[in-house]
Amino acid sequence: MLVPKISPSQTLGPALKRALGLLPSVLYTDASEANVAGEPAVWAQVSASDDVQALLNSGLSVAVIGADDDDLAHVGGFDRARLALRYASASEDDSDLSTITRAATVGINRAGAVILDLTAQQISAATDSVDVEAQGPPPLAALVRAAERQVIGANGPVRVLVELSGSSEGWTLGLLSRVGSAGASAVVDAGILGVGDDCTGRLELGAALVAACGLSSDRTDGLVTTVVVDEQRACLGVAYSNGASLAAALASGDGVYWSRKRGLWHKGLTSGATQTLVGVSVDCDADALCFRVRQQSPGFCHRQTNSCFGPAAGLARLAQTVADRRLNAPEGSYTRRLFDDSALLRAKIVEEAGELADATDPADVAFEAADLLYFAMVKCAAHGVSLADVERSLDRKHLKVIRRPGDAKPGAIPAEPKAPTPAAAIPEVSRTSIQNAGIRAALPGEKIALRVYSADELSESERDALLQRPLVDSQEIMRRVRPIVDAVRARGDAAVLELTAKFDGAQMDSVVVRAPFNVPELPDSVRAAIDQAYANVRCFHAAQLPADSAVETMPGVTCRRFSRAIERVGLYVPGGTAVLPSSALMLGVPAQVAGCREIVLATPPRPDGSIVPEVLYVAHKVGATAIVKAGGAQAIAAMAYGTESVPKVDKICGPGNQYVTAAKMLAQNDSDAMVSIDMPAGPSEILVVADATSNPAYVASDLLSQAEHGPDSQAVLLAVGLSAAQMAAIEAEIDTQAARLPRVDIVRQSVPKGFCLCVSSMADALAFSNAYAPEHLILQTDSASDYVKDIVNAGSVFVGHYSPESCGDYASGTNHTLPTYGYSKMYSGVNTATFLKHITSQELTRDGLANIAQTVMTLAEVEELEAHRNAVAIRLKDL
Ligand SMILES: NC(=O)c1ccc[n+]([C@@H]2O[C@H](COP(=O)([O-])OP(=O)(O)OC[C@H]3O[C@@H](n4cnc5c(N)ncnc54)[C@H](O)[C@@H]3O)[C@@H](O)[C@H]2O)c1
Ligand SMILES: N[C@H](CO)Cc1c[nH]c[nH+]1
Repeated sequence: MLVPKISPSQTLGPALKRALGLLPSVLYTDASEANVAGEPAVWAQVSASDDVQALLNSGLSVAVIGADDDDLAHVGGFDRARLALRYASASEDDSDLSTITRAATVGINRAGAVILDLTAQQISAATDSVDVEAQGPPPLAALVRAAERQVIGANGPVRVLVELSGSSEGWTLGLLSRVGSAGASAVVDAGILGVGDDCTGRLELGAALVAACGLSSDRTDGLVTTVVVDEQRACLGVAYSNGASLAAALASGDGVYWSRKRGLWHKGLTSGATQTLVGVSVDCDADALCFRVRQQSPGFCHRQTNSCFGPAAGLARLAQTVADRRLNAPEGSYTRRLFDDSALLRAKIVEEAGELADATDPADVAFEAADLLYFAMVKCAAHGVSLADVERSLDRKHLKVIRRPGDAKPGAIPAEPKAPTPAAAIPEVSRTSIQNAGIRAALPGEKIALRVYSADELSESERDALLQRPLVDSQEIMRRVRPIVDAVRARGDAAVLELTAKFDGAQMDSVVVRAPFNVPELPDSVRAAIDQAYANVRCFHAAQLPADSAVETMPGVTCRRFSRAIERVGLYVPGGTAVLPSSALMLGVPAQVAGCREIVLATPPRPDGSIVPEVLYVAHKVGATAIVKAGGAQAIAAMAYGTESVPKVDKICGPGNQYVTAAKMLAQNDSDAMVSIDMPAGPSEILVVADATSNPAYVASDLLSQAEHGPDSQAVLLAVGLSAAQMAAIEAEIDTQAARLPRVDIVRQSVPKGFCLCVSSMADALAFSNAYAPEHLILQTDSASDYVKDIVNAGSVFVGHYSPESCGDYASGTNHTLPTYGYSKMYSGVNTATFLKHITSQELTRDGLANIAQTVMTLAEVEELEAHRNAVAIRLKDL
């Protein structure tokens, strides 16, 4: 295929612009200049300062990045099929693409396409040197195959494009056809292309397209079969093209073909059934064209019908009929009534949507959906919106990478949970063996389900496998984090500013904001909710302040223990995928209650360099002294070592992603940093114990509340003696509730990684839970409180049907920063003591020293530590 390249400095004539818009894709050299408003698919070169995710979200189809551009190589948050890796000018002798091989080894090799920058000499030499006797593809094709192999296709085969190094002025039809026959596409500067009579000194677009696609015909007259389709891609008929007719079609923007009888055939010029060309493409083996057209009536077929293949069907027919009724419906017809009475149309849309929402039987769902589509199409036609307009909108939504929350309006979701599906309709519960379990994300439309195992059927090693959390490639993470930490240590604020620009897209002049903070207005409801949560969390954490203790261990020997706040603490408040003011509260309140003198809060800034207002408000309430506007490893390093503006702290607390956790571990192990950390707190986890008394909807809701945190969240269900019907009711609730979540894409990934283990008794459930040591343990059973005494390992426990996990996340009073990964076996969650250290003291009277002297001196002799013994003996003489 031919991909025209458009740069900002270029002025293209209107005819050429329109013709280029008919090709499947165009490439802009500057993303900010790219016109992503409609078709064709737009590719654009992006730079490190571009927000790739935002560009893709706004309609860019593919972002082109330098393959060795480390700044962009790890960008994420979207399907990597939307990236094209550009390999800068391969050297003359780089025929094995060692540039690509090298890049592939550093792990940036997932993409949808690669662009190879080759010289004209490389292209012609490669193909000219074909040895006709030799086996295998010619060298250029081999180069293309090598590129395909080295880059792992994200969601399908890798597309290879070839661009001419330096200037594309050197493109000739010969070079284009060499690239085309090697199976690659050619990127050609739009400035060297032309259409119609205006082609002097340029490559005529039709001829360039034929060459670049290697378009050929197996017919003796050399004509190329041309499939003609409408905007919905329904086939209207077949015609033929050659170079001349293709050039005329591209120049005029109309359906122009080559008639075997009449020669150049401008469709509809005599009948009025003209066609506006909306797209031109070439089939997979380059022997047919497809013209997508907007067809004027009476249609394409010589029998005065729209299509040579009979009438349209389904949605296309409905759209045609409704559009026709808009013009011709007789007075008194129902569709006419709907056009004339917008209140009636509105009522019918709402009514049909309700009926569709309530339908459960597949036939009823299809029936109700069809009704709703009819009224929706009437609404569209009434506002001059065509089916093609709706489809364009769908296609644009398909390009979105940032999903809208999609919450229903208040009242739209019934308050009461739905009754479980009747037992009769419930399928048998599947019991997959662990060895056969292929864990993958649920695809859209697929059921979102936990894997289900029966404890009776598991061997000991299979049960142990279920206790393991997913593997993290910690070496790879450390490899990325170490240079970040080193940069901050070496270059302080300057490095933090650079890294913040790189990872959080915020260009700032300073890193730190000091108290008092300028807290913006918050909605009353938000302020009140934060105030209430603060009060509860504070109340619970204040109650944890330890009392000092004093014990006289023997007469005259008094030992004391008292606590002191850690003076300078750093609190990491995550902010990558979600804004977490609740984490600011959970870290800030205990630090405040403990009495820490300096509370430094670090959180990633927003792209404009500001801090989320809710986090600012919490920082103000907990008495934070400074806010570090940075996230990730750079924020941790800044607090661990200090910079020109970031105060060095003594302890760093708070959850975060793998980079944050790795940086905390590095800092803790470096004696230069002299800093401690709270615990390793990774991806969120939940383990729900449910029995026959549990409400399936509640069980599902708790599981999903943690599954929505991230793709690696762990949701585990222990089903105690549940029947197949009860299990299926929970499974149905998980699926339906998940489908309604704005973060359904995350849940599709995390839920299948979780599992349900069917056990026969509560004792078995608790034994498994203690071995698993979950972050959150939820006991959803009538007698939940009876079992609390049996819990040995868990971060936080939620007791009974009315204790949802999210209350602990936000407001009940307990802390939500908890150990994950099984670390609840040996770590506590964050609490007031996290911010305290305990100091002991002793005071001996003369009698006390006399009483203990012999014991101490004997033990010192045993250890042969004479100075120890002497420190007592020297005093004993004076008593
Ligand atoms: N266990 C708990 O108590 C608890 C509580 C709340 C949140 N969490 C977890 O915390 C995590 C928060 O993670 P998050 O990503 O949303 O926010 P985050 O603030 O932890 O991480 C964002 C930062 O990561 C850095 N980063 C991103 N990509 C990088 C790359 N390629 N190389 C180096 N650094 C990079 C950036 O500096 C960015 O500022 C989630 O997993 C959530 O489940 C756990
Ligand atoms: N559940 C998380 C702890 O694993 C904390 C959190 C923050 N916001 C919502 N939840």
